[in-house]
Amino acid sequence: MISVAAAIIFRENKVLIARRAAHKHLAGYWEFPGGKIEPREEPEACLVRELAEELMIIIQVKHHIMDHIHNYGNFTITLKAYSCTFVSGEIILTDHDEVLWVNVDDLPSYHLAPADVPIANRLMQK
Ligand SMILES: Nc1nc2c([nH]c(=O)n2[C@@H]2O[C@H](COP(=O)(O)OP(=O)(O)OP(=O)(O)O)[C@@H](O)[C@H]2O)c(=O)[nH]1
Repeated sequence: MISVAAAIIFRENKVLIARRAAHKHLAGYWEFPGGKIEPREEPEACLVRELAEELMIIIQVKHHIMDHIHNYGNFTITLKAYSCTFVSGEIILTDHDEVLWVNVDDLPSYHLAPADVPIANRLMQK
């Protein structure tokens, strides 16, 4: 079981999604930025670290939204979603090949990583 933290970053009524680059697992799928939680790392600290590494931005983690367990066949992840706010920085892609700020209600139009779909659905219910 792999624990992965995902940042739902809100800015002006939109959320940030990022497209996984060609060489990665689930290449071409859109996801909420984040990554694997390191041993003894808190999910909140993981998100601040990953967003600085992957997109070169500073975020503030606000609260936990939900966990979702997803089985990809050869491995299973627990995806831990947190509500975050954008603090500062200009996005520079170091890991993804595209990012977009989208309305929550438009999330179903994007080819989301399967583990993210229940999270998108929860966001749309709010
Ligand atoms: N970051 C992120 N990963 C997700 C999401 N949904 C989802 O299924 N995943 C999966 O969770 C795993 C996280 O791996 P990652 O590649 O983003 O993490 P990382 O940067 O820490 O790892 P790496 O150094 O091995 O590339 C991948 O298998 C990815 O496909 C999501 O919304 N955000």
